[in-house]
Amino acid sequence: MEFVEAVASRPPLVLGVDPRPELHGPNPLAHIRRYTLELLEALAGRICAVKFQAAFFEALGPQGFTLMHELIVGARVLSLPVIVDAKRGDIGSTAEAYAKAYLQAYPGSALTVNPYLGRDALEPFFNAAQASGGAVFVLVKTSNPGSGLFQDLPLEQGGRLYQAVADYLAQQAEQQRVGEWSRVAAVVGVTYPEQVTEIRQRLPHSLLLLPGLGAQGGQAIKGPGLLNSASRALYYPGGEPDLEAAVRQAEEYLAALR
Ligand SMILES: O=c1ccn([C@@H]2O[C@H](COP(=O)(O)O)[C@@H](O)[C@H]2O)c(=O)[nH]1
Repeated sequence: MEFVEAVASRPPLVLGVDPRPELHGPNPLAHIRRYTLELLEALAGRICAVKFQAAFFEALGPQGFTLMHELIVGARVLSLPVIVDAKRGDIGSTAEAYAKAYLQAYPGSALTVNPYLGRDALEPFFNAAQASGGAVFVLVKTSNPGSGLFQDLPLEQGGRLYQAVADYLAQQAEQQRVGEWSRVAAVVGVTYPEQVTEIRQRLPHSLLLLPGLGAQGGQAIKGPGLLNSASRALYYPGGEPDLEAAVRQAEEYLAALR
């Protein structure tokens, strides 16, 4: 089954995994591995995907990168769709290498991508998603307070920069449909509910990944294809690893999304 089909058939909540070693005792990597695998098992029926933030694994050094790979494999054993949040983007030839590293290496998975370098930088990701049954989540309107500095810039031809990105993606999304949804998906901060509504209209067939739930102050937003995503609030409910509290928090978010 392709990524978009698997995700669309599951509850619209994404677990973000952004591990902080200082919260995992004297042997942090082993504890992160065990806790994450147990959490994936506990939440498997309550989430549509797990999103691994590459930065936190890269910060753990070479063993951290290996750990992310092991956890991706662990998620796939549980049939959980995987999103690698690495926000890649570079000239075409390098984009091809990134696409190989994350989309070809994990068929049926998804990657977050930065659109700043333009068409030739995005196409290798779209092609790889098509070949691997995966998906690409392109940053359109990010959740952070400063996202407007460039993304909201008004354009000479009218509209704002993030709207131009969304409109370009809408054309690409049409060519990458798998039934109702497209392999070309978008990231919109749940912290910007008006833009979520607006971008849903501009991108009717794209899954929208909505980060910023909980720790960044975002509230759950319901709607077809809206994948609400929480990292700290679900992975560290109450500020520390806690399986039972994570299940309760997931249930609370799901109640708001019903
Ligand atoms: O616009 C964006 C895009 C990505 N992120 C990432 O999501 C998580 C959010 O973590 P929380 O602990 O839930 O705040 C993190 O990995 C970000 O890099 C985002 O926040 N906003």
